[in-house]
Amino acid sequence: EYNSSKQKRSIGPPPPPPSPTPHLPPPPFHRLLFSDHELEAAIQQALSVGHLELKEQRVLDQLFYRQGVDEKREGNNKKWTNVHQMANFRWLKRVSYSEIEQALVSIRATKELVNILKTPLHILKSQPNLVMIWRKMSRHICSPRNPVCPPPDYPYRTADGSCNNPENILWGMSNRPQKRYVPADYHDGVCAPRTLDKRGVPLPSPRLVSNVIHQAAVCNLQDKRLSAFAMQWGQNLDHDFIDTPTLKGHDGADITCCRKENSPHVRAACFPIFVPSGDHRFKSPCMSFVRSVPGLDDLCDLGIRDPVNQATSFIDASFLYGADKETMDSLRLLKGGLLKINNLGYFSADEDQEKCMKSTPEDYCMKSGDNRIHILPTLATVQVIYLREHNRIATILGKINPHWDDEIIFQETRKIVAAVVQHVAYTEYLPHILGPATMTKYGLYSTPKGFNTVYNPAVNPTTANGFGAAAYRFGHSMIPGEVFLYNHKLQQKAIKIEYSFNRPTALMDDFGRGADNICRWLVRDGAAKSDRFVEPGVRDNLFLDEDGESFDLAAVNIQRGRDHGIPGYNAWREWCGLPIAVHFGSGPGGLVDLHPDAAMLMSKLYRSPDDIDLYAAGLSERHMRGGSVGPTFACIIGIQFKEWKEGDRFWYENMFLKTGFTLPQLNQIKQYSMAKMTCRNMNDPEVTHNVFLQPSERNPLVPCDSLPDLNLNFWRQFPKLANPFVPETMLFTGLKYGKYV
Ligand code: HEM
Ligand SMILES: [Ca+2]
Repeated sequence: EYNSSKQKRSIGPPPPPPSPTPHLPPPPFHRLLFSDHELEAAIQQALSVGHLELKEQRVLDQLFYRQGVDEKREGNNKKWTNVHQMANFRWLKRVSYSEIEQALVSIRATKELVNILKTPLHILKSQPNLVMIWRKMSRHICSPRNPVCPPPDYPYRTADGSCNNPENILWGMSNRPQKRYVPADYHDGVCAPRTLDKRGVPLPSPRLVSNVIHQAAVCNLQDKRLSAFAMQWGQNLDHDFIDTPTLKGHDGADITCCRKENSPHVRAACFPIFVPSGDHRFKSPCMSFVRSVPGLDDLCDLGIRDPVNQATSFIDASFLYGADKETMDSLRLLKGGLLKINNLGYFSADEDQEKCMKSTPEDYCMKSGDNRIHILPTLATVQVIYLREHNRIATILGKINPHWDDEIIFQETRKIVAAVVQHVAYTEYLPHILGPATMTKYGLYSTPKGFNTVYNPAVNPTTANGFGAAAYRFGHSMIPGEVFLYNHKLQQKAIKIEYSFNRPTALMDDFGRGADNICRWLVRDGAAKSDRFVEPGVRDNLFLDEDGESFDLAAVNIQRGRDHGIPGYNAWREWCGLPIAVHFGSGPGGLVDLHPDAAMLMSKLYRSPDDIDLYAAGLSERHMRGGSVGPTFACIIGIQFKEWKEGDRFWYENMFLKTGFTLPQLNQIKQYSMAKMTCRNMNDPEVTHNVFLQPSERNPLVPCDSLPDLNLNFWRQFPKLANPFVPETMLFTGLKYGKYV
């Protein structure tokens, strides 16, 4: 039973400091261990190491680029190696460069300082003179982002999520470090990946863990309840709240710690992800993208590495609109509140036509709010539904409010679309992932009608590291081995998943009706079962290239956890208030929530349950009733979704006069569904009530017309606001005319 006071602290405001006890001597860590003079010398040396590292890094990045480590060039043609495909998926945006470079110097210098003074970081941080001197001496690398906020009653979200919380304007903003639920567990306490277990013995290779735990013995089963739509929508949702960049051989990229840790040799820059495994060929080990880009929560402080998140943490449809103003503007038509769209009803072309693999002359690379749109044509299909929905709503709003300009129509439409994403996530999707008990425990259900003001300004909605690097990756086990196209006669065509990564060509199928055809499949077929097994299509053949090279997604997840300093399984169990395991058995004191066969396999890989990688153990747990994950992931996912709900001033159910909806508007959103939105925008007259569940007697295919619509007449704004006979319009006055700049 989750009930730990630790947890409560991490959600609510910090507890008051204990009152001072004047009669006792000060605790030992308050003793000043070093003189100011000693510290100045040490910090100077540490900072110069940090700067040197940055300089080397820049040279190295160019070298990587020229050597084609990330991006293999043959003549002028880019070769789509598996490595390049990965780098493409984990693209680093220019926006965050300067902060990343500052963080890089600080983190490297922190590490050096720990070495020079031979004192652990937490002791150093308790030295008041050290902190002061550090701040003074590192001022030149310490210019944290300082967004300019719109006036307090500005009715819409900012593009980058800044200023959502007026007291903490960086909370949830894009291009900021991920937060941590459980303190980092790095090899060196500062930044190097976890490589040794608690007894100092090397951890099993992630590929080995994947082979033993995540490889299906016979074949991967289909889920009994969840549809392929649930899998695909689930991935799209994660692209709303997390986007962790990795390295791609250009400025600002970092492999600082791992390079120093292992070898000065460029090609051996990182630790191996994969080992020869008997069942499969040796896979590309060690490339520069291996590490996530580092950030620092407080750039002016000594710090531990925290990976950056390029998305806005809030569920605000940033996968469609982008997570910074520049991207958002580039996606807009700047007329009638519309997004750019082409005559197939698809996203318009990206200026960079090298972001996807083209197979026919019709194929082109699209530009959407999120850079990862091409990973699968099925993901692009979900995004296309939202694109068409935006323009559908904007067109209607423009008609019923002819006095609105482009900006108002765009922002009002964006507000509706984001609210619908929130509503669908918490009422149609999440209950089937977490199960009813967890939904209730964390207060995640929306009310069926009316306001439900849950905003709590003390809650930090920033996306957390262990959630993104492990828990929410549960969906990787739901990925099927093939994607299908169903034409309007429901004739099927299958494509193996390893032949559709980064190729938009399926969208061009059937004269550009590929997305509609994919959508018919998403609604009608099942996801792979959410369990510890991962399809060979992504476990052996992720980003399969023409040389036969590929990745193992399960192994990448495990290595990513170590790269991010995610502590082992027991640390998370403790944080969740769940019993920890002291042995590998299934009885009391053992791995009680794991399937017994998985617990047995763990004992062959790890020496202590403390060391088990969170991803591997979380995926191996027995599910919560009615859910698709076990108690540990349910806890992490449940708490994260609670924080996105309570920590978002723009949460759609809040009764806030200036930023919220009117009551009738809100009730329209609450009766709308993913099903109605899908059939409104795709060429399919039939759809299931809940598209995340497979068609069944309880969830039959029904005519689109039979589902409740979103009646936009409630957005009609009467020019005479003081009309006493239309009280709703009194609420609907948050709108500011003209563009906010
Ligand atoms: C549709 C097929 C999918 C493919 C091919 C895919 C592939 C990937 C890849 C290559 C990564 C980056 C791994 C790394 O370097 O750390 C990733 C990250 C991730 N995936 Fe998936 N994924 C898919 C579906 C899903 C689903 C269904 C979910 C959840 C429901 C999910 C959740 C995540 C999360 C949370 C991350 C971390 C993202 C970040 O930190 O930026 N993925 N996925
Ligand atoms: Ca977002």
